Amino acid sequence: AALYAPKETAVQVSQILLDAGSDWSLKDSCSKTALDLIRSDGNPDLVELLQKHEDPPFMERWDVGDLIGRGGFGEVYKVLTDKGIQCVAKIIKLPVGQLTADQYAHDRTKIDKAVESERNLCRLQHRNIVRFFHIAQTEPATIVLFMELLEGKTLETFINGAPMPENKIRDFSEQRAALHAQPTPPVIHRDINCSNIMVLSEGTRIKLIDFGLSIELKLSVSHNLASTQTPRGTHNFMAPELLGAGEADTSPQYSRESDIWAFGCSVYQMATRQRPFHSASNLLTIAQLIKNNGCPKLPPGCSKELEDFYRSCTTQNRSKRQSALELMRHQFLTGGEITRMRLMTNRLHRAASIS
Ligand SMILES: Nc1ncnc2c1ncn2[C@@H]1O[C@H](COP(=O)(O)OP(=O)(O)OP(=O)(O)O)[C@@H](O)[C@H]1O
Repeated sequence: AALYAPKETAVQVSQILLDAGSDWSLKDSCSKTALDLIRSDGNPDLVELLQKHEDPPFMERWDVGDLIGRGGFGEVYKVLTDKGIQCVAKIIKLPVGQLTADQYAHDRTKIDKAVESERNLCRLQHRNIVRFFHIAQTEPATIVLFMELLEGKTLETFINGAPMPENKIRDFSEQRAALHAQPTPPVIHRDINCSNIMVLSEGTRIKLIDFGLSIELKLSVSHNLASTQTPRGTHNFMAPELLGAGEADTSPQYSRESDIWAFGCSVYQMATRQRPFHSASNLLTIAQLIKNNGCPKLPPGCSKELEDFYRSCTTQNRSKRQSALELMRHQFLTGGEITRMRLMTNRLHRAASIS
């Protein structure tokens, strides 16, 4: 369309694709002529998007601005690159410590591998996932993750601000379930919790901001960490099948099912404003509590649909836990914003085919 259609249509089509957050890359799919056409339109959103596709977002350097957050091993800063792109840089410094040359070489290979396998993140385009631009390895154990700057607050802060009505829980859950249900690329998040989700300023859209790259990296140097720092994800959100893992030389095996469990835990937090097992002091206690009673119950006053939805996410037996696709069809979610939009689109299609 960008090549053959009139300019206005080309820009509209591009905008629709952007809004739909399709897994589509302007740079990969458009010819140079089409790109020039879109650039010449001067639509700032499209021009910015094109810039973002030019990988990496800097030529040689970037200027570090305000600190906007702190994670387990890293800090998150606003940065302005020498291409004039305002974005966020998460700087992860791994504790490689006092290692022998051999140990260091071994760690370095593992770190390089983890970074390489995460480069796919930069191809992910989804309306509910922060846009990753580039992963740089400025030193062997210093990784800089460039991503879009989001205006908003984490779900954790959002929840603490005010009680969440059920329709808000449903709208956020629906966006999350749709994200987990997407078949390609299969997204395994590894460290889902309410601090890794941003609620954008308009208050209706959520975006995942962390894919557990830090966990992968930390696992690659975990023998250097004090045992209390062993990287495992947020304890309160860990699925029962992960709680026993990682003791000997095994790493926890994150899966789509363990993501669904963690998703259920975030539903609990949205409904109660507290993390599940907030008073448990260690993994063993959490494992025991789950074994004896399952996940904690929602407070009285929640609808039956919400209760059942939460139970479906937090089924102890991993193989019986519902998949994201099944959850999308759950009664609690049908009637949410995405379903309403889908119904509307179907209706429009039907009307168009009748006329
Ligand atoms: N793209 C972004 N735009 C705006 N703010 C962000 C962005 N990414 C992160 N932040 C802010 O920085 C804070 C820290 O983010 P970070 O991902 O490092 O946290 P974390 O999950 O605790 O870290 P880690 O998992 O590495 O231990 C977030 O809570 C959020 O407030």
